[in-house]
Amino acid sequence: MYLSNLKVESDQLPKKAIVCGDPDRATLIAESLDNRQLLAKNREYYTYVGYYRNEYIAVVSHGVGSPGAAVCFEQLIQGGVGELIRVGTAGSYQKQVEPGSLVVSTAAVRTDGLTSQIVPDGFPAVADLKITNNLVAETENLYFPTFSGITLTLDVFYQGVTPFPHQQYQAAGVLAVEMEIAALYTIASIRNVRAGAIVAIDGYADADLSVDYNPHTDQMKNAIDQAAEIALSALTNA
Ligand SMILES: O=P(O)(O)O[C@H]1O[C@H](CO)[C@@H](O)[C@H]1O
Ligand SMILES: O=c1cc[nH]c(=O)[nH]1
Repeated sequence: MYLSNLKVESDQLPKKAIVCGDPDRATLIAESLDNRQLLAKNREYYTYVGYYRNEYIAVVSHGVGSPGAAVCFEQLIQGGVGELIRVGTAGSYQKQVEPGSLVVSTAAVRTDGLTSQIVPDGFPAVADLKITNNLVAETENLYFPTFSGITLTLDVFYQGVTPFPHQQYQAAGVLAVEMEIAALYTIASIRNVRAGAIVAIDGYADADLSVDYNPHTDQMKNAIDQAAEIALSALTNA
């Protein structure tokens, strides 16, 4: 089957994939693969395959935002991928979840637009238990600040004139905010595949991001490298 959004033939795809927003991050993560091959580049979707600890896996970028990412997730699943882990970046909602730390997302608040058009209100966006347990187990072997809990998926990066109720979600204990996990978890649930996510914290989500957002620091590079290693191990230790 030809996957026209990815420009990849399904029989080239493995059963497991790391997904991430940034195509350059996909290229960097793919450097950990043996016999790596770039299958295709189309739009924001870069698809690499190769071997990690002798297991054939893919590393694929999905771009920014749920609608575009959903196209990528659906195509990977149509191509036979049954386990996906997102390695992303996110803004923190909690003081103790400091920039440079990692968050394993156990579930995502669906404050995006995409999922409300594919499932009814109230349908939960939850991570797969096995993948999440693997991710958490990998973080326990490290001396690295790591948290696990609920994240929130939003379509808005730069705030408009309508205020978003950040304080309510902070008070409810949500740990971090990003833009694709709810879509990943919802699609994985309705397509009966497994998904999990780990994100590196690049700042505080309720800050003025037009002033405070900079994910291109050494601290972030270190956190993303660590998240990628954790995700690769969790995906292939299953
Ligand atoms: O770093 P990635 O994986 O792209 O994730 C986060 O960064 C992007 C915003 O800059 C959004 O895609 C958000 O979810
Ligand atoms: O969506 C995102 C991603 C990184 N940092 C944020 O504050 N928000």
